[in-house]
Amino acid sequence: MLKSVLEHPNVPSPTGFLHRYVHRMSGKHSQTETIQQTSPVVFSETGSKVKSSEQIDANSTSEDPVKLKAHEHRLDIGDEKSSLLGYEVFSGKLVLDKKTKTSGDDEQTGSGPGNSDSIDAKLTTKALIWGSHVLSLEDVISISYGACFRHFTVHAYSVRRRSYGLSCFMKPQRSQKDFRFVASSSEEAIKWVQSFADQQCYINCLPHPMMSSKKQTSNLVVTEALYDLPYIKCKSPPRLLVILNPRSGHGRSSKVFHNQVEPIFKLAGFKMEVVKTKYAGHARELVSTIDFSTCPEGIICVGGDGIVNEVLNGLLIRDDQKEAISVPIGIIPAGSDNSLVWTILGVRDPISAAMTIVKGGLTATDVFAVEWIQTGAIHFGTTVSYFGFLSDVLELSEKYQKRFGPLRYFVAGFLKFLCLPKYSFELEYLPTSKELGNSKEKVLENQDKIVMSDLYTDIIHESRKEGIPRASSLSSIDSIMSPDRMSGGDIGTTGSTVASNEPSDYVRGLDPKLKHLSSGRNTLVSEPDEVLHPQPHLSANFNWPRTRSKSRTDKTWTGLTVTNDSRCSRGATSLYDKEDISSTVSDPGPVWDSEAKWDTGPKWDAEPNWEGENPIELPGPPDGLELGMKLEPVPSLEDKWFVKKGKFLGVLVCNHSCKTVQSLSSQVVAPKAVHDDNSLDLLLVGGSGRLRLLRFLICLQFGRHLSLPYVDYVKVKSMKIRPGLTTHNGCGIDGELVHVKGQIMCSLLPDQCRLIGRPAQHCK
Ligand SMILES: Nc1ncnc2c1ncn2[C@@H]1O[C@H](COP(=O)(O)OP(=O)(O)OP(=O)(O)O)[C@@H](O)[C@H]1O
Repeated sequence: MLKSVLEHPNVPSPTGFLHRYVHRMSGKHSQTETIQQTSPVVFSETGSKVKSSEQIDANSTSEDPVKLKAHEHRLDIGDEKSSLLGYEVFSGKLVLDKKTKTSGDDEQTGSGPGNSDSIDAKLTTKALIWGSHVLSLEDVISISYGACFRHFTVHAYSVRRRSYGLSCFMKPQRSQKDFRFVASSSEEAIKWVQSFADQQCYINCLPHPMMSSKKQTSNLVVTEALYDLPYIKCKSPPRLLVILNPRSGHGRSSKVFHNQVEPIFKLAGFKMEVVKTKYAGHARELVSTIDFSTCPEGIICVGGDGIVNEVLNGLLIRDDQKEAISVPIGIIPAGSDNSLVWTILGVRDPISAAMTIVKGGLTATDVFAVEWIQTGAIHFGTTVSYFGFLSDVLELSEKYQKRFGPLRYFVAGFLKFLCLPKYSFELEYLPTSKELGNSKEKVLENQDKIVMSDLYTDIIHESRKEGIPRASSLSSIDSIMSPDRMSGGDIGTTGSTVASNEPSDYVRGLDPKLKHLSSGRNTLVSEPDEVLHPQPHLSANFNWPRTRSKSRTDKTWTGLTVTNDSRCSRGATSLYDKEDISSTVSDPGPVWDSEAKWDTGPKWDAEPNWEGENPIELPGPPDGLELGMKLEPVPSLEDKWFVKKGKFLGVLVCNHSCKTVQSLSSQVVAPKAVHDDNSLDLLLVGGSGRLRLLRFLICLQFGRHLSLPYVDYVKVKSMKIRPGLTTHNGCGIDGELVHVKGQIMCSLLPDQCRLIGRPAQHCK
């Protein structure tokens, strides 16, 4: 159907204007060509035709064009299963010139490749096709064109074909390939070049040799004419700042950039200022003060996830936050691990990443803020924050940086595994409304049955252990389950649990009044190793906009200060602290068991309006909440903070699925996480002990870790965590080590970062 519409001669194609323009310019010959070839070109992908398609890729240019003509008909064969090669933009005769250099005299006299070598060629919206060759425009970096010449050169980076045996084991690699074409006249060449420009290819207009050579004369008229090429309009070269971490990738990043990436950027006309970092934190400092007018098209990070994290933090701590979040970040993976660009854009080698940047487009991604509740300090991240075993490995690995280089994580991991401590955490998390929606029925049906009975059992269990009288345990249950008590009376706070249902409301504070009216309660998840208490969550449930660069003392809101929040949490925690939780058995509670229907959420397919659409805001007290004012709690099942306390080998808060560059595609940490779904994916590895850890790590390699009974996985809007007194307080944020003091909170900031480039096909 679509095909027949496309084929209809009267239906203007999306490039109809272009068609008319180019064909008006191109004269009778190419008009005839175009009319003859109006059907969309198709390229068979199936069966024996796969082979033929591979035979006719652009790399086979060494074959005789005449012989290859025999294959031409295959391109036009319609097949329902074939993929379209786009709409035709321009067509004509071209000669593929295998001579690398042609003298200017050749050009003007028309010597060089003869007309007998010319073959039919066409440019579509997706590819350049000549004879039996197909060169995808995705692989084209730019076109070089010398003024007034008949020839132009297409610079491409095509995937190098390997023999079938090797291709299974080796990553596909791209290499530069230049195709020099000669058109029948210089006017025709200009039309070809303009057509490429219209397809967003960068045109590198070279001055006429007379301009640069000694042949230059005083003939100013000629000179002006040579400069003047009004009919080739192409995109202007972008101006970018490149921040390169020379330590990344064990010192190889400079070489990677200069040898592999810079030539591509230069071909694409990029105007770059390259800054090599001199110390850790340099990138952050630089970005926090840089004048954006010097790099209007963005900042390119060359290195690992660490340097990207520095740049992100440098941007987000600026006072001009609206402008700062609109600055796109490009990533050239040259570090030990580049999970962000691999997971989101699907590229893991520097050349593909450079091409993704050249091709342009933007991909919005969520950001998370890790906030130290006591101090107000904030560190932003885009990939993952983790606690427990992994953060210990990160910390230990720093000691071995010089001695073991890339192996240091393995060495540190092994050593840490041998002397594995126990990690205990207090966790509170607010699941997304979808998560709640999926589990709500189950919770409602089973709440009394499961939560109460489990609690009852737990507390009896604890009572027996601790010698607490049973009656007091029962009264604890009553107090927990009673909505009145849940207002916080038990622990003497004025807080109610107010949480919005959607992360955007929660984070952006779009409707604080509504939030005042709704108040929730903690959902108490029963765990055999946990004792659960009602928890007020002032800070996490209040919403007020604030600039994340300001400390809490800078805030202009009136009423309860955040110390209230901290106090409440600390109050609650001190309650926790009185009761030791020592069991290592973790059992996912009823809510955790419920299998959510994961939804990828909104997709980024339109250019975002970055102008203040999603200001960075963190949760805080509501407007008008005055000190001492008591809000009447309105229990709502929508606003559930879940509380967990106990031993965990690891707690990971993932913003995307976290592929590691070394892994196969199935080996992802958070398989259900999506970078722009307005939620964070919380992965809890419960319990302690080497056996359990080993089992988890092995299952992770095979993508089966979520099926382990002691692994919990839930999508959340926000999460608070406090390490136990004896637990090491390291925390990794995108591979950067920080230390937790007191309680910290991870919150989501939707779409606050934009990456340069669009996801590769296989990532969509
Ligand atoms: N010139 C420098 N000297 C030392 N450290 C630096 C320098 N520039 C940046 N850094 C720090 O190096 C750390 C690692 O950087 P990055 O992630 O880019 O590389 P990497 O090869 O992936 O590193 P790693 O193997 O440590 O994860 C970052 O924390 C960054 O702050």
